[in-house]
Amino acid sequence: MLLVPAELPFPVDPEALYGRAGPWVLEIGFGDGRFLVELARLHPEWNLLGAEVAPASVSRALRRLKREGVAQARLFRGDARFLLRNLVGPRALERVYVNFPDPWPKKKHASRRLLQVPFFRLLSTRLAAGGALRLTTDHPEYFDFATAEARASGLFEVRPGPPPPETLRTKYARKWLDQSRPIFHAAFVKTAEADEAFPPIRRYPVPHALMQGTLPPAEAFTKQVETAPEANVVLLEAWQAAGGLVVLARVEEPELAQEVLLEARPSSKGVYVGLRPSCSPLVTAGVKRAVGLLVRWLEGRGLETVQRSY
Ligand SMILES: C[S@@+](CC[C@H](N)C(=O)[O-])C[C@H]1O[C@@H](n2cnc3c(N)ncnc32)[C@H](O)[C@@H]1O
Repeated sequence: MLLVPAELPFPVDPEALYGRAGPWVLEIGFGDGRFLVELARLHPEWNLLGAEVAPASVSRALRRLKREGVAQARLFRGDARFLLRNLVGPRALERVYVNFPDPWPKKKHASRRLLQVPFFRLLSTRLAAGGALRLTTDHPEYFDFATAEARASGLFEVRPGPPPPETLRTKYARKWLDQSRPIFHAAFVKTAEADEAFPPIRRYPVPHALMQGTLPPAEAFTKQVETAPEANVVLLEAWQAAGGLVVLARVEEPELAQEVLLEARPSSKGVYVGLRPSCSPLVTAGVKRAVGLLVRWLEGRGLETVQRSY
């Protein structure tokens, strides 16, 4: 039910993922998952995909789908742009729903809005010919903004219309309808495709290093930070385990944030530094940097690097 990007190839083969063929339909920001249940009832032949950044909502939606016996949905915890770029293949989706997206009404936050030209460019490469994004919102200013951005991309035709009844039964729809707010809807129909392919993030072999010397105690550890445009890496905390150190790292890359467990432990050849086996992140440039940062911290504590593969 929950997709783990590190375990999936790019692009994902939807037939293999669902065990059947069918129109592939994505909901971005599914919240409590109510709308996915509606779609499953209305269109049992659709293969449903959901993206949601809020972990608590993902857990709630997973419980709801199970309770309602919906077996045709796969969920992704994270940014929809990452999902589109790294798991969904070219022209694979028939339709995308965005119901009541966060409007980011303050001017200084407008850059956080999802429906902007770069998003429409990426989306155009993942939607099938004639495929469409359907937006429903209570926010007139965001509605105008999104339609202007879609038109500015030159890749979508905007067809305003009444919201489909099923989009008026989400948690937020009910909230806004209770307050008698007007609701806006449009289909953004793909008419052309961006001239770049939007390849997925590069993946690397598992990074590790071999060091010599004596590991410091966990109490000697202090937070380590490395910032760069490609990735921000923070080694947050360390603790003693299995004769060595385990370190919790947070790795933030564009559209992707991962919590990664690293380890430094004695082995027959010296001190092994790398990923904890129980942790299977997507091995990105940022994850390699996290291992490198730990190695440098250990070098600063007197250990010597004898071999490095990252
Ligand atoms: C206002 S809520 C609407 C929830 C639901 N669609 C509804 O109508 O009840 C917006 C949701 O979008 C999610 N979200 C915001 N940006 C996102 C992104 N880039 N990718 C996936 N989900 C996102 C938020 O976490 C939030 O749950």
